[in-house]
Amino acid sequence: MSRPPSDPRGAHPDKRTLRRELLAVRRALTVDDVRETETVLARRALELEALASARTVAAYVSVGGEPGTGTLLDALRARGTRVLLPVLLADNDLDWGAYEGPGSLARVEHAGKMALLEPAGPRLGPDAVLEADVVLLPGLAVDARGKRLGRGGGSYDRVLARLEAAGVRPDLVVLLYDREVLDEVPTEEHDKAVDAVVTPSGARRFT
Ligand SMILES: Nc1nc2c(c(=O)[nH]1)N(C=O)[C@@H](CNc1ccc(C(=O)N[C@@H](CCC(=O)O)C(=O)O)cc1)CN2
Ligand SMILES: Nc1ncnc2c1ncn2[C@@H]1O[C@H](COP(=O)(O)OP(=O)(O)OP(=O)(O)O)[C@@H](O)[C@H]1O
Repeated sequence: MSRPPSDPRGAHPDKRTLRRELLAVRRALTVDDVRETETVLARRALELEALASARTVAAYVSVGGEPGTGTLLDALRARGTRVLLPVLLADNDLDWGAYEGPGSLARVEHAGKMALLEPAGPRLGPDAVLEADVVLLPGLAVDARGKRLGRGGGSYDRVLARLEAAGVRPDLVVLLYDREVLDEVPTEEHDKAVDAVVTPSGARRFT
């Protein structure tokens, strides 16, 4: 399958349609829905063996209708796990900073995107993610093969390519709502599979 070289980010037509539908459902969630999910999701994620033994976890701070990650971030930090958080760069690549508690986050507006909460401390560089034993990824859906649909920035595609190029294999875990685990999502050649999904009903590994 060919694709014009000028294909703008996230422009794959099937992906765009599905993203729009999934985002509309998330937008209809209330603050209480999100908060409720946050508690259950943390408990489910902490049941993962890979998270229990991880020294460093690359995560992200959920915003808006994303399944809440705040409780999980604080639980990991409380048990002494080093937590890295992404800083979005101008070219959509990700830099990283350490999570030092809720007070260490800054609200950052990136043009055309939802406001994000990013670590305000020192930047560790895009390669810092290579130190992670587990990477928790945001997404909009995952399918039975573990193929993930993201927001279309390609940031995590780049992270996964960087991990592969360096020959490191952290456990890749996407955090979603139950209804976002689908039979099949549209994919392109660069899309790589994740190892597991955690939803409020539990964790599931892909083979
Ligand atoms: N909480 C969180 N942090 C994250 C991500 C994420 O998905 N969630 N990212 C994941 O890569 C990176 C930031 N990338 C982002 C990419 C797009 C949008 C965004 O707001 N997209 C709009 C659509 C914009 C458009 O269509 O042009 C949207 O989703 O409504 C936000 C962040 C790193 N940090
Ligand atoms: N390794 C890479 N380096 C640079 N750009 C890439 C890489 N992989 C994918 N891209 C580009 O990123 C854009 C978005 O890709 P895609 O639609 O798969 O994003 P996504 O996986 O949904 O989003 P995200 O990774 O941010 O969660 C595409 O234009 C794609 O060509």
